[in-house]
Amino acid sequence: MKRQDYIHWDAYFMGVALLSAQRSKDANTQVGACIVSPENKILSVGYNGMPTGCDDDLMPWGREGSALDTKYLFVCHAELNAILNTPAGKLTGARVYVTLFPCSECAKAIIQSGIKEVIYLSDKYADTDSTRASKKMFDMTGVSYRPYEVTGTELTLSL
Ligand SMILES: O=c1[nH]c(=O)n([C@H]2C[C@H](O)[C@@H](COP(=O)(O)O)O2)cc1CO
Ligand SMILES: [Zn+2]
Repeated sequence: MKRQDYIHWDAYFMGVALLSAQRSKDANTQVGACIVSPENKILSVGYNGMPTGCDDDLMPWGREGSALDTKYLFVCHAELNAILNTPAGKLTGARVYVTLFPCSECAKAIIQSGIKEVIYLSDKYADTDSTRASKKMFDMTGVSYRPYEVTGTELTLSL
């Protein structure tokens, strides 16, 4: 008989997104994304980080102060990184697992890339205009989104 306690697709891909998030240098919010084809093949992963070549140790990671002294103008979001890590035109019909609901800039990139479904873990910025704008655009363009159904599965990685 086959093994019964294997993890299901959603747990597998959200697990990959969570593992990717562990690469983030952001002390406040670590975000991971995993893009998957309709055939359940992983196409790309990403996490929030400074653009390639921008030294993590020289860039600001704060949240407050003048704009140029915070991370916000600089950080490349997890979803955008995952999309940019893929050859153009290859994401049609794909879905993306994200540990945080996409902001409006990432929502635009998701729509333009052809991704059709978003599965998210946290929606902690649900009451921001950015998240509202994302949902408005997803609703208009037929990109579906659903919360990850937490199963209580615990995975331990010893590395
Ligand atoms: O969709 C997203 N994807 C993503 O990678 N991020 C990143 C940018 C920042 O590094 C961090 C958010 O920072 P904070 O929660 O401290 O405001 O998460 C943030 C969002 C949504 O805000
Ligand atoms: Zn974003």
